[in-house]
Amino acid sequence: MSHIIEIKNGIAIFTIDRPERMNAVNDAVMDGLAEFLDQVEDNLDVAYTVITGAGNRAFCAGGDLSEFHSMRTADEALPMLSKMSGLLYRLATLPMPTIALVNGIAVGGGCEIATACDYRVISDQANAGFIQATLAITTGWGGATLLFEKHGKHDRVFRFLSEAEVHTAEKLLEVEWATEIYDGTAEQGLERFLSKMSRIHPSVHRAYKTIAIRKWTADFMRDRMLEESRQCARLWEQEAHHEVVERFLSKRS
Ligand SMILES: CC[C@@H](C(=O)O)C(=O)SCCNC(=O)CCNC(=O)[C@H](O)C(C)(C)COP(=O)(O)OP(=O)(O)OC[C@H]1O[C@@H](n2cnc3c(N)ncnc32)[C@H](O)[C@@H]1OP(=O)(O)O
Repeated sequence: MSHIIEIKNGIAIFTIDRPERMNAVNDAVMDGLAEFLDQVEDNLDVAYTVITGAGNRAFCAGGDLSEFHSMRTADEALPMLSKMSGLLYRLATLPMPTIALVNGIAVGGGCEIATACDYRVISDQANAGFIQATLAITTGWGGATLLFEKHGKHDRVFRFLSEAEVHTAEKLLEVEWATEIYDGTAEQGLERFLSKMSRIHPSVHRAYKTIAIRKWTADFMRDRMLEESRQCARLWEQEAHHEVVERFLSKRS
């Protein structure tokens, strides 16, 4: 199984369930996310949406390099990249608050998924980084657009993307990418976070979310995310990218 969907007590949870692959996203996970979004988008009983990863090692290690490496050209990579950026736009613009419960390492596209959410509640053991540049590509799922849109300070966002480092939870809080750090289990972290949010009626959260979405619509965020996918696709077909991925895959057990 690639994912788990659970909708209970007003909380909809999508869990990427590939712990043996550090919860890397493959086509089945994307289809699962589409199914999840279909279920929650118009569901007025859902007060909060949560995205997380199975196990305690990884939130998500980005795209599944072994599955996606067969895509050699820009034309081959673009459908996958634009499919996921479309899904992340839908995730970002869900009408209720969305929470990335970052239970372990998040790299590459894993950070893009987390950035698409309104909040990032992260384990004190987690690390995260936009490492795409080390693979000689840029973010392909719209994550840079989301970062520039949500995380203001221009030079800080640039460094985050261009230096492509993996940061500790403390550092992620300091640069204001993480909303809150938890210790203990992910369930405890989520419960603590939601206990504050749930003092407010869900309709108020939805109303504030509408204001954010209105801005993103006016700013053509969907189009900019798609353009980001196209830009990544152009880099994808270069030999520099294929060489790094081949090096990673040749190390596998
Ligand atoms: C493609 C979309 C693009 C975007 O648009 O953003 C991206 O997402 S680019 C980024 C792609 N992701 C990566 O480059 C990360 C690759 N993974 C790692 O660097 C490391 O696995 C880790 C995340 C730092 C964790 O390291 P470690 O704790 O040492 O675990 P292992 O490396 O041993 O991983 C266990 C197991 O999982 C496999 N794995 C991990 N990540 C991926 C992945 N992204 N795709 C496919 N498989 C992955 C890894 O190969 C190991 O497998 P086995 O050796 O068979 O056990």
